Amino acid sequence: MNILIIGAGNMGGTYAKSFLASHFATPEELFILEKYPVSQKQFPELLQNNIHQQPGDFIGEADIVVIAVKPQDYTALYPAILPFIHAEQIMLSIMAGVSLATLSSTLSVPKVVRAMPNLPAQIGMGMTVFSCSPDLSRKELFIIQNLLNATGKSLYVEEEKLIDAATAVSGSGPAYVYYFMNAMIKAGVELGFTPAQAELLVNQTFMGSVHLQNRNGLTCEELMKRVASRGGTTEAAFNVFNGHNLETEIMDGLFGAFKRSVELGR
Ligand SMILES: NC(=O)C1=CN([C@@H]2O[C@H](COP(=O)(O)OP(=O)(O)OC[C@H]3O[C@@H](n4cnc5c(N)ncnc54)[C@H](OP(=O)(O)O)[C@@H]3O)[C@@H](O)[C@H]2O)C=CC1
Ligand SMILES: O=C(O)[C@@H]1CCC=N1
Repeated sequence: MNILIIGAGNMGGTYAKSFLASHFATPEELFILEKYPVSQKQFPELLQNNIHQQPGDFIGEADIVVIAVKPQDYTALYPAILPFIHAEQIMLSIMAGVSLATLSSTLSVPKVVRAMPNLPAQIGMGMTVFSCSPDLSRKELFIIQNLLNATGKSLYVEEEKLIDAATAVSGSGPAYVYYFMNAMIKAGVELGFTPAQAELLVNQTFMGSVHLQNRNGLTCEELMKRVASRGGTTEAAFNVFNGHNLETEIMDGLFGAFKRSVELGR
């Protein structure tokens, strides 16, 4: 099965490496279309002859075309690839916002999939939410899910609106986690640790907390209560957070991301 990845940046590059590492595609079956010159050093696993900088007949030979360019770049991309696309191909887009209807109409194909992965896909720990047009067969849907699972876990949703919601929650999510971690590291440094020490404390705290929550089945609220003793230090921190309505602010941030995903689709 031939797979073409258009855009070999953060996510497209990750997909290329994951598909090869999981043996979903052999180097002969994997093709790249990327604007900037991709060196053999960046992708030693790829065949140099399968890396293209300009659209061409190789596009039509792919069974699955993964579109991994920025949503803003899609307007210039689709007219350039359209002459090589045919109706039997499956288009798998990971672009934020771009709807199934837009993909299908701009590329004149019935089989379209819209997926929202996230950055931990780079280490096989990604979370991808996906939806597709009704024209994919059950078998094709399984193939797509297996492909996505090469980068972590996946969740199929019937309702396309949930892809915008997933963009706000899990797609952008890793950046919120790093934002919170970064603030904790900065506070740790102000309280006297070196940056390396503060990073160790925060990394291990995140890692331990997530693993514990995964294992013991308690909700986040229950776990928060287990840490916060009455009249203690955690409660003092929560009092400050609540005074600033931090929870509402975080939720508003996610609603902003959701709104932007819907906007990008227009
Ligand atoms: N980063 C993330 O965490 C996530 C990203 N996404 C989605 O994935 C997509 C890609 O994001 P990301 O990988 O971060 O972006 P990158 O900018 O890292 O990668 C996109 C690549 O596509 C190239 N490109 C642009 N136009 C064309 C074209 N016409 N033909 C071939 N290649 C082209 C770009 O080249 P150049 O730089 O020269 O323009 C760039 O190398 C986006 O649509 C984003 O919404 C989804 C989930 C998570
Ligand atoms: O910020 C963005 O638009 C993309 C989509 C989700 C993560 N990164």
